[in-house]
Amino acid sequence: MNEFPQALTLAGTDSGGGAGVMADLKTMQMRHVFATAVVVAVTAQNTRGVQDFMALPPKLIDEQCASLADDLKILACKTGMLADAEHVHCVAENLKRYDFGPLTVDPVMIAKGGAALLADDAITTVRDELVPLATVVTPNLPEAQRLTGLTIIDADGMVRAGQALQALGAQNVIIKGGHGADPQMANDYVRLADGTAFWLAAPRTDTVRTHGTGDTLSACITAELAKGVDVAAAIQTAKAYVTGTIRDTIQVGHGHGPLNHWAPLSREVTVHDA
Ligand SMILES: Nc1ncnc2c1ncn2[C@@H]1O[C@H](COP(=O)(O)OP(=O)(O)OP(=O)(O)O)[C@@H](O)[C@H]1O
Ligand SMILES: Cc1ncc(CO)c(N)n1
Repeated sequence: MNEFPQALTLAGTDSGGGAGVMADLKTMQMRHVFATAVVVAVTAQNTRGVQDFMALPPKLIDEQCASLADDLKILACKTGMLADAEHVHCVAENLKRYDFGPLTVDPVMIAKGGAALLADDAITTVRDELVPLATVVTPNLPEAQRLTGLTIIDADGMVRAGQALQALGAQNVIIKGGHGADPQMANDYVRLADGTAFWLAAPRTDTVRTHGTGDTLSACITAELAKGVDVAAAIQTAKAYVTGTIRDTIQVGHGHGPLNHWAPLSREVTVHDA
């Protein structure tokens, strides 16, 4: 019988299929990991934006986690959209209660169209309760700014934010450069638990079809960690995967379209010493 490592996402759904739980499941499936999901919130969403959302009762989140812990062997997990402070706290408590393996925290705050997916007053809860549990934390530039209080305008700012996130308790950090100003490149800064650091550089694709890039990156890291791959290699594979899914565009919807989760790993990513 074939055995696949089991991985978990605790996040919000995207009815449009491009981000959140849906992007996570597709990514894990493509990386040959058995994907499971604890739904924290449900969004009415498409490529044009988020029309509405509702978070589930915390009791139902507790019950979903208990169901998994009772039966499956989850080897790695990630968090995505967590809606508000009550739900961040609920998820953090469940992650302390059960062993779901190494945790990748994607501190989702705002959707591509501008809709808030996390209440403003929950950012401190993410910082204080979730980041310290993280094997890997994966903020984009605005999220790194909100979590650290730093202003990030250049590569030096990304380095300082990486250090600050480790000081907050995350073991490993990737600061995503998707929101950076460089029109040619999308470069991410990686800082590992042992203090070493490197840059992952990839050509920037000129496209609006970037819905779910962050989810796809963090889900791929989680899938690789479930397979027992080390953190540095997991992050490199995830960058190669997300770069390919952005490059090989597919046409779905009228706005910020979804990625091509069928795409092969890109060979265009390069690693540079920090
Ligand atoms: N246009 C692009 N071309 C190539 N790579 C990109 C592009 N936009 C983002 N990336 C890469 O995609 C990954 C996700 O970064 P990004 O900063 O977009 O995350 P995010 O804002 O959390 O995404 P989302 O909110 O849509 O899930 C990073 O590796 C980043 O460098
Ligand atoms: C449910 C959900 N999670 C995360 C994101 C960010 O990509 C989104 N747009 N929707």
